[in-house]
Amino acid sequence: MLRHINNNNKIVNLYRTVVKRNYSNSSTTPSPNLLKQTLQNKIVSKQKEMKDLRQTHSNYKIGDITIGSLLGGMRGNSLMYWDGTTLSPTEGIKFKGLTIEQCQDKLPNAKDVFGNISNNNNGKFFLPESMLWLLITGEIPTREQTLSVINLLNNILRQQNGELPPVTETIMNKLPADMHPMTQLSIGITSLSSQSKFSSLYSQGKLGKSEYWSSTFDDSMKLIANLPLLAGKIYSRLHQKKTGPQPLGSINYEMDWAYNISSMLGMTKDSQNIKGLTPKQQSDFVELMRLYTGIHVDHEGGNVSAHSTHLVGSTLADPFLSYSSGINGLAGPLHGLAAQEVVRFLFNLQKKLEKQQQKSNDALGDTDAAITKEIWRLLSNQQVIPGYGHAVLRIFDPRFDAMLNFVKQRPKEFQNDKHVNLMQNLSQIVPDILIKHGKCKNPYPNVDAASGILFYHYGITELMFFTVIFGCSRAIGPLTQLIWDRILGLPIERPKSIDMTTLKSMTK
Ligand SMILES: CC(=O)SCCNC(=O)CCNC(=O)[C@H](O)C(C)(C)COP(=O)(O)OP(=O)(O)OC[C@H]1O[C@@H](n2cnc3c(N)ncnc32)[C@H](O)[C@@H]1OP(=O)(O)O
Ligand SMILES: O=C([O-])CC(=O)C(=O)O
Repeated sequence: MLRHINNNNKIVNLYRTVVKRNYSNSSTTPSPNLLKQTLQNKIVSKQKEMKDLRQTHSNYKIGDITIGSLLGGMRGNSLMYWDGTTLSPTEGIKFKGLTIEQCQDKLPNAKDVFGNISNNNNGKFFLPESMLWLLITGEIPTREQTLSVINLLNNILRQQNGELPPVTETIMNKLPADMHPMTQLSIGITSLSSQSKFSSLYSQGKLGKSEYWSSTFDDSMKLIANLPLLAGKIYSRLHQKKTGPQPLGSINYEMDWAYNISSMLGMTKDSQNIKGLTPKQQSDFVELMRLYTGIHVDHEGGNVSAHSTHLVGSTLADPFLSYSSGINGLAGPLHGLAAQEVVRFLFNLQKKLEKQQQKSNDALGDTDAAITKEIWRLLSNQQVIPGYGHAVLRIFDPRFDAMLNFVKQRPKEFQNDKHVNLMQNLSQIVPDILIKHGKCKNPYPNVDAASGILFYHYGITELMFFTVIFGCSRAIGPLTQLIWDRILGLPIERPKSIDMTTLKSMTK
């Protein structure tokens, strides 16, 4: 064990040397203020665009609202302003007009930023920091600009000595260790509100409307920077009986945000490596984290986590209070919690299949027929098949494809994982059944169908934790939009509601 740790330390030191060398290759260390300055330069022209739209085209009709849409969760009604991403039913998510593949092609990844730090072909997925730059500025960042975002987030943590603010640390330590991780995350983010620059300045009467954005920006970056610590704190509490109260890892100021999430979960070479991953698996886990947290950042504005953040933010609640509302929405099983439900479902199904095979004494059995039977049983019990269907998408979720490609690129790693194999098998069987069932508008797998079981493969076996990782990623889109909401002076959101009597009288 000790030798293992010593070897790991050697690798870490080597890694740090390489990273340092790559940093020092750039002529200057990119300023952590670059993102805010670049944003500031865009404000006037964007405000003018918004003013022109409001003044000239306010009466332009976008669509009709029917009783069906009102009673059907407003599906299909374009009712929100959202700038970072758009969701096409047939093409999937686009980030400032770019598909996931185009983002992988154009946005700086770990290799671009740090150089060739591993010999196992990893570092290929864009960094969430590049995505943050893209969503805020609308421009594809350079390597230096991406590094400046890494510096920005790490500087915030440096000022906190790599620890959660004391109030948050105290509150988190007092929560029951078995409280659902999403509840803990929501409380943790809410507690960070005591650090809010926006609400402090506002309550002192120091903020004019044109100044809202600046402290909203600072708070949002503080929130995003603290997420690796919060996720790590919550995860460490699930293990404290074995590992004690100390953190599972530490913030590495030379590395990126997704790397630090992985470290704080104890999954990297400069952490406790609590699941005993090999160096290749550690590197793959970080790669998975970069992929996952890169593609989950946003899904246009209408999804529940983004919409809740936007709605609460429209009251001028600070970014911490606004995003903790988004987290509460993400914690529902029809939204982000489906990741947890999918894995539970896969385990139950796998157990049933194995039992059946034992009974029939048939090594292969007719697995597809057994799966089909079980799916029909669930549907006839009026249960939803977790990980399938979508409110907007009408294709295989491209994010699901991206996760599946991760598996396909590592055939040796995954070939004996029966649950990962079952997940892939299901994606071929379930759509036809859902089409025959005839109820759901989208019979294809969504992103939650694949994500949890991949984390499970690398040792994140605590099902309830998956959505916390989703919550880290999702902060980036809605908070970016919140900053722009404040720049553009969007008002408090307050739709009109209609009662049954009025609806009935309208139809007469
Ligand atoms: C990151 C994410 O949030 S992705 C989504 C994660 N959620 C899941 O995977 C949970 C399973 N899926 C679902 O419950 C749904 O497909 C949702 C919530 C994602 C979308 O809901 P909707 O937009 O209302 O879907 P849709 O219009 O197709 O629903 C029509 C009917 O089909 C049913 N249906 C939809 N998906 C499924 C499914 N996977 N299994 C069984 N029935 C389904 C709905 O419950 C609804 O039934 P009802 O008429 O009795 O109320
Ligand atoms: O778009 C939605 O409604 C749900 C979803 O996939 C997401 O938020 O990522």
